[in-house]
Amino acid sequence: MLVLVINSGSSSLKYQLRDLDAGTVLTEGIVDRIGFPAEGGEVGVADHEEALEVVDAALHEVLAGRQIDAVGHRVVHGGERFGDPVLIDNEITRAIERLNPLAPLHNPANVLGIRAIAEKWPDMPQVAVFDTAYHRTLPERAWRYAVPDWLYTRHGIRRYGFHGTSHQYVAGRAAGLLGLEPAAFDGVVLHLGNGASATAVQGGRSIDTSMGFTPLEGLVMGTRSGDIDPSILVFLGRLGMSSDEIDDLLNRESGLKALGGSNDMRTLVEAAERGDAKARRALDVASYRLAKYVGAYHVAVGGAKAIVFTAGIGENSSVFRALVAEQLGALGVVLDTEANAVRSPEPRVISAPGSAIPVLVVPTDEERAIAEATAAVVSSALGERASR
Ligand SMILES: Nc1ncnc2c1ncn2[C@@H]1O[C@H](COP(=O)(O)OP(=O)(O)O)[C@@H](O)[C@H]1O
Ligand SMILES: CC(=O)OP(=O)(O)O
Ligand SMILES: [Mg+2]
Repeated sequence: MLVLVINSGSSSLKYQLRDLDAGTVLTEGIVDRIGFPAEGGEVGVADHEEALEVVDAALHEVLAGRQIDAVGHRVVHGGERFGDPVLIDNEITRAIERLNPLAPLHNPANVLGIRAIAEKWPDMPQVAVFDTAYHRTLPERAWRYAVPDWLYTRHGIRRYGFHGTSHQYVAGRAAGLLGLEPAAFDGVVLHLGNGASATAVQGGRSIDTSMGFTPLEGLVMGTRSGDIDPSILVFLGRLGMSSDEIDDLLNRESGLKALGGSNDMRTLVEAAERGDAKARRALDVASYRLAKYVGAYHVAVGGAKAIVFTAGIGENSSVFRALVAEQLGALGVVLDTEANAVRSPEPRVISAPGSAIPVLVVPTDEERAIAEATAAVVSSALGERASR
């Protein structure tokens, strides 16, 4: 089965074409700066439908006459309704759209991607795979906020958690690396990309996670503040800032970008190595926050058997990993400096043999997980149709 995986962001569309029978990636790419002026000043790619034209042209060559069987979408917020991957129809698209306010950087773009495909290929089966799904096993003590009940019953205000497809995939691979069944894995998984979250995994299931009602809570991220005192929002509101302005401030103008002047970890590390005080401060605040979460989740899972780094920063930044690990000395964590410096696409152990908790780097592969889930949903839908 040929599956096209789409991860659409507000200004970018990442795609990957996979042949699931052959187990190969036929092609992948990203169309970015959607809606932004191109070099000459005029708009390059105006919207998600135009972006899809670019993707279609790129796919044309590798397809060589073969047909795409299904499209799988990463959808960030599934709310209370969605857990398992679902076959998309108009009603489902509208239900996802109603969740837009809960993931303002992500869901609106996911919906644009789904509609663009439906417009271009009306008969194409499309499947939504939700970032929130893996966290549906959170116990109430972890998902409930200490606020009056009507916030939950009327507005669905609770912890949902995100990056679930990645956390689940990485936890499974980490278990394999330790010689354990996925269901025997207790550990802390750190997904550190543009968005970043930590998950406490016990018995292979998510039991706590740092993102909350929206992907804003928790760690210091590229442009997001993570945890702050909620009174700051009230204070800013009283100063006269609108809710849209506050939303923009905390989601797009905060995090590493606010602290260190860049949301790119490479830029920050280079600047810090040159002695730039702001960049150092950014790394300090972000690594300290992360180390505190690791300590908390070590307790939550009843003793982690591994601490696992993944995604852009987790997989690639040995400097950031070392900053975090240094602060975990109280847990008996010791990195192997040489192993930490190795660059490799393979899952690996980076702690010293004497480390009380093994530290791993496991590259994530959200696209693979989404493609497999998509194929499973489409095959079972076709099976049901055939047996009717
Ligand atoms: N070689 C590298 N060294 C350090 N950081 C890196 C490297 N490559 C990517 N990153 C960082 O990874 C982050 C983006 O992670 P990624 O998982 O691609 O994000 P997303 O999928 O959420 O857009 C950025 O902060 C970027 O600077
Ligand atoms: C949910 C989320 O934060 O996703 P991303 O890291 O792709 O922004
Ligand atoms: Mg990502």
